[in-house]
Amino acid sequence: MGTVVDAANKEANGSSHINKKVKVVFVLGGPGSGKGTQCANIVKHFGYSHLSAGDLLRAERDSGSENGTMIKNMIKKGEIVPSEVTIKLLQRAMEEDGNDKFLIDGFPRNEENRAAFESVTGIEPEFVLFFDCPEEEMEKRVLNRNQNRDDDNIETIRKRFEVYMGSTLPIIEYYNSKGKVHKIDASKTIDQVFEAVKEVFSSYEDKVAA
Ligand SMILES: Nc1ncnc2c1ncn2[C@@H]1O[C@H](COP(=O)(O)OP(=O)(O)OP(=O)(O)O)[C@@H](O)[C@H]1O
Ligand SMILES: Nc1ccn([C@@H]2O[C@H](COP(=O)(O)O)[C@@H](O)[C@H]2O)c(=O)n1
Ligand SMILES: [Mg+2]
Repeated sequence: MGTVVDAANKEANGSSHINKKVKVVFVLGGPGSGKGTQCANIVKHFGYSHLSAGDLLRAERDSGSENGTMIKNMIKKGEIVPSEVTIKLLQRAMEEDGNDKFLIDGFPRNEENRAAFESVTGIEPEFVLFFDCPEEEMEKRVLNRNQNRDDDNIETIRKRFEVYMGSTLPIIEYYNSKGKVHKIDASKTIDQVFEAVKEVFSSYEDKVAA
């Protein structure tokens, strides 16, 4: 089920190589739905590496790179950074990590992310984990998060919700139409949500092993 990344395809797109067979699960859901929290649990129980697109962009912003100011401004406004930048960060992280199975958290966020990732890397996700949570609950969680993020304020949160509804939900719908989405009720407690997540990964592993 893994994808052999097509080096020629990537060369044609001018991007770096991922010279290994990788399995990818996209983890999607609104701001504060619990993606990062649950990815940490999945890493411990199922041996995946966790790549958060947001974390990679924040690290790039803080590294003094030439894209730093652009990334800073876009995160502050809750906008989606051009795919080229984010995909390079994801590719580099997968290449540098010895693992061959990855949770990609918060990506693809829009159609440009989705189509560019597929054409540049040739990778199709094994499945998509979708954390479904009411906006009111997500807003409460983000405002109480205390991680010093400069997009965790009410003004930026409103914009992030707009982007989520307008640009990310259609991507989830796209994968749903391909039968790839596992929807999780993310409004429950962290432990209850993880019970549901465990079922998804356990049955996937059983299927792959069969
Ligand atoms: N099921 C839950 N119930 C209550 N609080 C939760 C739950 N899951 C996560 N949280 C808390 O909500 C906040 C947001 O969670 P987390 O950072 O995992 O969300 P996220 O989906 O990664 O958000 P973002 O897209 O903004 O990065 C954190 O403070 C976390 O501890
Ligand atoms: N594919 C992505 C993912 C994230 N961003 C930017 O980062 C912000 C924070 O993302 P989180 O997943 O950590 O919430 C997000 O609002 C975007 O500005 C992006 O551009 N592309
Ligand atoms: Mg997160």
